[in-house]
Amino acid sequence: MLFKTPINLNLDNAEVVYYPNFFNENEAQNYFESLLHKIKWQQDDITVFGKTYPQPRLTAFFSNNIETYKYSNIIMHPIPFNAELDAIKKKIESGLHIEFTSCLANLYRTGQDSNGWHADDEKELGENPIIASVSFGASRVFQLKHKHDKALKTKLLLEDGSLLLMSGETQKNWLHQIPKTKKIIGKRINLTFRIIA
Ligand SMILES: O=C(O)CCC(=O)C(=O)O
Ligand SMILES: [Fe+2]
Repeated sequence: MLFKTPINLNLDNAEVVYYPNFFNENEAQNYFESLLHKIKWQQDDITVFGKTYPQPRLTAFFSNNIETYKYSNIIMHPIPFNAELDAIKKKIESGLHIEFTSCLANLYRTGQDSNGWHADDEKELGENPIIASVSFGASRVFQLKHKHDKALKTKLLLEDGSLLLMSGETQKNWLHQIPKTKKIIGKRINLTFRIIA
């Protein structure tokens, strides 16, 4: 078997599946260290509801094409995949039988870094975006809430070496976030593979 028991979150009007240990401990640790040092992490200013402030995490954007990615008033211009990202991309693609073009990488430096409520519903992602989200390093809580039905919400811990697949109507109907935590925790790298045509 390729995966250790995928967990389907069974959400209404969404398709979210969690694959723990998609990467083994050794792979996860090596990728974490090399991506941490190799990627030129940057902190952009974002504008949300007319207010501009530094994004509470570092990011980088990679693609095998030249398509830009715009969100929160930022325009990300891609750089080519490095060898590690390319290997990670290939492993996900052969596991899921889906091909991705682009990857938005996030570095959460401490528990004070975060990613506020949003849906990845930018038009360049198409009608029903498929997003494969890989986590390395410290575990962080990932929360999901339905856009209209307040009773519908859930959370899970995104662990080192895991893969979370969001597809179908997830972005249309749900928001997600990585909240801040007061716990003293280490760095976390998250890679969101996307299809931007
Ligand atoms: O860090 C995460 O797990 C989530 C990242 C995310 O939602 C995004 O980059 O759009
Ligand atoms: Fe997202």
